[in-house]
Amino acid sequence: MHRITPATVADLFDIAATRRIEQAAAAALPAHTLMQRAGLAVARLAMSIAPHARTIWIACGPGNNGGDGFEAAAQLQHRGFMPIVTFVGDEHRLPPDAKASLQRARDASVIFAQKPPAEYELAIDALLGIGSTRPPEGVMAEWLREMDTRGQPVLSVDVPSGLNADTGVLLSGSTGAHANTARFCVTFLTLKPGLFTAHGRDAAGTVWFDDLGVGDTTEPPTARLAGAPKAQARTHASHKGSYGDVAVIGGAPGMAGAALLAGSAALHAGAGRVFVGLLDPSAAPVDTARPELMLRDASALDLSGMTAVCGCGGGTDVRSVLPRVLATAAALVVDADALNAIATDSALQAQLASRARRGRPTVITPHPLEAARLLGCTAGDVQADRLAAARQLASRFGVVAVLKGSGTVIADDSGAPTVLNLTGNARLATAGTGDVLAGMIGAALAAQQPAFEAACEAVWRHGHIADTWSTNAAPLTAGTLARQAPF
Ligand SMILES: NC(=O)C1=CN([C@@H]2O[C@H](COP(=O)(O)OP(=O)(O)OC[C@H]3O[C@@H](n4cnc5c(N)ncnc54)[C@H](O)[C@@H]3O)[C@@H](O)[C@H]2O)[C@@H](O)CC1
Ligand SMILES: [K+]
Repeated sequence: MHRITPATVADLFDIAATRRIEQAAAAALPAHTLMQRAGLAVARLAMSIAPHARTIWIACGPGNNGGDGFEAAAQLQHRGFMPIVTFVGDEHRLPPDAKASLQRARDASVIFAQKPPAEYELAIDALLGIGSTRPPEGVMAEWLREMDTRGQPVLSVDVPSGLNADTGVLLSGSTGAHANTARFCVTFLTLKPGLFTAHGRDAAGTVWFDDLGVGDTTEPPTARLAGAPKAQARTHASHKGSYGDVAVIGGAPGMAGAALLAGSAALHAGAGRVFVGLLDPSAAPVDTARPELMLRDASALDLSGMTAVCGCGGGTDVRSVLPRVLATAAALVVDADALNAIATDSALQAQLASRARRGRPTVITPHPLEAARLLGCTAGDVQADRLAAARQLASRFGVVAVLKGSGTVIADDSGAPTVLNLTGNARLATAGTGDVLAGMIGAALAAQQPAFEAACEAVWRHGHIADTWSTNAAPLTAGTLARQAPF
């Protein structure tokens, strides 16, 4: 069993693949082995989360997820803890593995109760796993709410109940996370994408993985965790030309700050030279706080040898420069208002898609609403399946798509597994952090990194700054974030 961190490199498998892996493994082992291993893993993790617990509440559901819970109860009882099981379901309709584990719990003299205990030190959620098909209701929903609000740690078995393990959507519609509740999840056989995007990260909390001794699989992964980028060593003989030119195009009247933030991020992330082509003709000719940024009129920049970062603070003015940017930029990051302009203009969409055919790398960085506009659907539709939405964007426009939000998704149209990023936190939910990310991706592209790798690395580093920002330090504003951009 090991803990998943932002540095973890691992393949992710959807529910269908997980079922196939489970069937193959179960067929090769004596009956009930997998569930006994799963229950033991739950018990071990429970003991390490709450070593001094007296009472452990285990809520068990009607399928094999409940079976894992019964099995854990038996194991905890044998080790001197006091598990109290509440069960919702029909004992006579339990699947065979779960039925056997229920019997083992009874044989171990585990206490079964109608209601959750008045006092407990840890709750184990074994209500629903990957077989969850509809929103939890009635007593099940009540118990989940109780776990959420009682303030004691919650350990989810396999997946948090009600979470769609493919998409990270919580069927109950709640966020599944109460600020004061510590959450853990031990997941079996495979890591599932839904644990790491949409509501998944909040609902699961700290994720542990146990392959139940099954080992590697030949199943193709659904997606992957890319882990920490390797440090990029700069040779002594390098010069500013070695790291390329970035041109930020944006900053319509009143919004110069967004373009300057992207420029500052590109600069700190290692771009050789950074030009900022402002769309505001009356903007000052120099940014005295960052004199390294070369301010220009957007229309005066020759982008043919540059990486353009287009859209930050672009307002509606950015539309008029987009045809030239899309046609001429050697590499391109399309962000914010540029995405909105493209979403409403089929000619710009065709131009965007034509860049791949001309071998010009392009990264787009939408948040869910911008993605929805590009796909002609709602933000709710995008959030309902973030991986699918990112893949659709990538294939429709021939780009690398970075779908922002909790568990940022990075997809391209090469057929390679989509990446889910595990860095970043709510500190990034402030104005301007998206401009910083666009600038960081621009710097990586300008340094000749392949677009997919550039996007994955910049997204990882951007989130990592927020993750490692000391709680005692000054608030992490976008300006500070840009200055921290590492290279
Ligand atoms: N069979 C095995 O060998 C193993 C099974 N494992 C566990 O088994 C789980 C999958 O088991 P199942 O396929 O039985 O699926 P679940 O235990 O997730 O639940 C399926 C059952 O819940 C019902 N259900 C779905 N949504 C509901 C809702 N909202 N309210 C009430 N009932 C609802 C379904 O009708 C079905 O009866 C995994 O997540 C994992 O925890 C692990 O122990 C690994 C080994
Ligand atoms: K569960």
